Amino acid sequence: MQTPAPGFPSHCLWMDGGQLERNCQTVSAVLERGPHLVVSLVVSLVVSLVGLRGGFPLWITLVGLRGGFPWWVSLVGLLFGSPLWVSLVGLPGGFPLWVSLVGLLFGSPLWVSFVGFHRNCKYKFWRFMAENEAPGERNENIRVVVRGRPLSTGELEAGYESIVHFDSVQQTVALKDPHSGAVKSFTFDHVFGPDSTQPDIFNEVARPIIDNVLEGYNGTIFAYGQTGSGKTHTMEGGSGKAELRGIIPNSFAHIFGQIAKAEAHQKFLVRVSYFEIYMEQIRDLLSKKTDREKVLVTGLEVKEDKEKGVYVKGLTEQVVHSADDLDKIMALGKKNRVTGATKMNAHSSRSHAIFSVTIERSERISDGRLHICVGKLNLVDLAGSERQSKSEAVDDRLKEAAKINHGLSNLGNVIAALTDGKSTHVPYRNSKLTRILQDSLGGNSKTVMCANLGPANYNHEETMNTLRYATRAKWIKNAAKINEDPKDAVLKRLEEEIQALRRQLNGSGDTGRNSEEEEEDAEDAKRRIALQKERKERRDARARELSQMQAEIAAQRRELEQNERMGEQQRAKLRQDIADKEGKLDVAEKERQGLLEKLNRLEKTIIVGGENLLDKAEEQERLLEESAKELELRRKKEQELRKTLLSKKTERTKMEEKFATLQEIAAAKKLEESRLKAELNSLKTDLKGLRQDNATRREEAKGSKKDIEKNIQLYKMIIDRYLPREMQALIEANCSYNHDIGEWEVSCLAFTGAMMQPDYSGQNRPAAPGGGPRKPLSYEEALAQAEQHKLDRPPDPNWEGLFRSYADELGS
Ligand SMILES: Nc1ncnc2c1ncn2[C@@H]1O[C@H](COP(=O)(O)OP(=O)(O)OP(=O)(O)O)[C@@H](O)[C@H]1O
Repeated sequence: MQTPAPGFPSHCLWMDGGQLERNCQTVSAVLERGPHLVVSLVVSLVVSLVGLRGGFPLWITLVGLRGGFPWWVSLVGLLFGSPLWVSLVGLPGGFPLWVSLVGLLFGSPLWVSFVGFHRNCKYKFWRFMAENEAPGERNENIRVVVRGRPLSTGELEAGYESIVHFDSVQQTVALKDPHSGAVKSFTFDHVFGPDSTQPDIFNEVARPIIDNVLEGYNGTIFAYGQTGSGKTHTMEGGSGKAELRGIIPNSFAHIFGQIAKAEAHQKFLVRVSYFEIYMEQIRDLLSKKTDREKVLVTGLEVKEDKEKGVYVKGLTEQVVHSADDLDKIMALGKKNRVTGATKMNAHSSRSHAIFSVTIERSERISDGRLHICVGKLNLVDLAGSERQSKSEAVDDRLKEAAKINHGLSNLGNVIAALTDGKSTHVPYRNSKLTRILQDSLGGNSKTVMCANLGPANYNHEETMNTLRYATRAKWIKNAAKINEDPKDAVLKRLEEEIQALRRQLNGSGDTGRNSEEEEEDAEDAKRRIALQKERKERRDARARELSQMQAEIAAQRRELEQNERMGEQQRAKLRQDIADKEGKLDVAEKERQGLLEKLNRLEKTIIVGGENLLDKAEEQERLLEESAKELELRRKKEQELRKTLLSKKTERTKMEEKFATLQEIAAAKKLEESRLKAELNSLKTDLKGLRQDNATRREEAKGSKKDIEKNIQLYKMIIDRYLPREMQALIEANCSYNHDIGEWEVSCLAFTGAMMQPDYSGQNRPAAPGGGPRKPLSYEEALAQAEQHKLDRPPDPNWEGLFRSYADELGS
């Protein structure tokens, strides 16, 4: 069993030593940052101890479950309550064989408890590690941006319409179905409409990746899309005008622009390779053999290495010193690339092209060690998917198209396997393209996918496919980490070689430039000190030999000049001897020159931070810087706009919520209103009826009032004519209104009815019309008057008799 590293808890014993050492920093950080992990370990321990004491299979089952056993196994273990089961379960569950066997032998839950505990720790630990990124390693989704090109002249002439709407503020693409008119919307990390410029794309898509590559991360930018959708335009761009250059040449300018801004103690080595995958074959586009033999080196193999990752064996790598070097190399490779005309694109790329730039950066850190970071940038221009019906490809073009579509469908399968969450196998090995992009998709790389779209209505299906593909790719997670101090760093080897050359030259008389560095290098490693010592001894011996040779030549010359007695034969021998020695010195000098040249060459290979190596690309880098500043301003504006939009949206949502409540209130009010309206209508009808009723009643009342007035007139007339005034006053004075019965009553009987005495004298009678003497009316006269006034007949035909008797009574 391994001893844990200092400062590590004993539960980390299950890790093997190498792994433990490698994860040393990570584990401390995890323990520091993950108190809940520690809590979970303690809980596991407690559970295990309880299991240990009670020896209950139930506990073990529970621990087993937490440890990640299949549930059915736990259930069976529970049913039988037997440690035997649990031991057997341990085997497929991932226990070491010996633990299970010992557990089986002793039949003891003790073992199983411990195993459960360990397994649980391990499971939890790795899950925690997966969920929490370790220092220097970043788990992040690949970025997906979309770029739409404008409708081409041909498409405009043919009358095609754009069915894609790009919103660069909301980062959405809306695609309209030309048949149904239905619109489907997609959101991406960034959306570039047809008006977007090449520097915009570079600054948004490539600049951050290149900055990461300079820090030591791997980065990939790949363009995907239907044939003719603008992939090559995006990656390479047009030659000539600076503002038309694509991501690849702009990257060159930016890389050397950043190196020019770096500190002088940082050193860089930039190497490039360029190859294509054509008909499932890898072709080296920078192969020197191209010029000589006019054939490309093809059929290169893809290999995988722990340190290097996936790489192409035997690929030409060229060291570059400036942005212009890179430009020239790209132009050379581009010439070798396979293109062909199809109906969809006059210069269709018939292969997937990968331009790789490896940047090694070294600097001396505080402890004097040389720290090296290596970042690799892959710039990928994929061939476009195409349909034979549209591209009308035949013969070779058709065969190429089949291979292209096959490679792309494999890429689709890899994306699907990486994102569906169920796949246990990712089919990287099914094609060269997916194999090469293995690190870029789901591996150690920061990746951006640029999905290119053609906006015309006749491409609806392909555009929809690209958008779906791109949407899926958004879910791919990569774990990029800085590649530090790789064993095979070329920069380190070169630095060592340069130091050796300098020492060699110093030893042979060259004073060298940097003895301090030499000393630092000597401290670099013990191995090198020994090597240095050995070399120094050889160097000193050689130097002694050369100076001795020079001294001998000088002495021999002197002897030749001064010794006149020397014979001719002896002189010739001495001359020959001098010439031999001079020849040897010449060889030594040539050797020194050779070493100097080699040193110069090697020194040139390494670029020192702060050197301006942009040459012609300087203008390009300036353009990019300006455009980056503009972009920053625009970004701020867009951000503000997004904020405004967001607050408006929130306001709208609130309004809508309010509105929903208001709507409910309004619906209730409406109901109430219609109820009230109905009530009002019925009231109105009632009122109308009442009004009519009233009018009728008023009319009736008017009529009865008239009748009453007529009656009053009659009775007044009768009273005035036939009741003496004094009698009237007397009767009035004795009358009172009986409220109980609602009638008038005469309080004195003497004045009622028959007690009344007529006025025979006629003085008290009402004056006769025409002022004659007042006479009592005859019955006939009374009848006539009644008839004239339309009154009821006098009640008694003997009215006169009655009247007379009444009068008599009054008179007696
Ligand atoms: N954003 C753009 N603005 C203007 N023109 C563009 C744009 N994108 C593409 N084009 C033009 O469209 C045509 C096709 O573009 P390109 O060759 O880049 O397509 P591709 O996707 O690489 O096609 P293939 O897969 O067949 O190689 C070219 O003439 C190119 O100049």
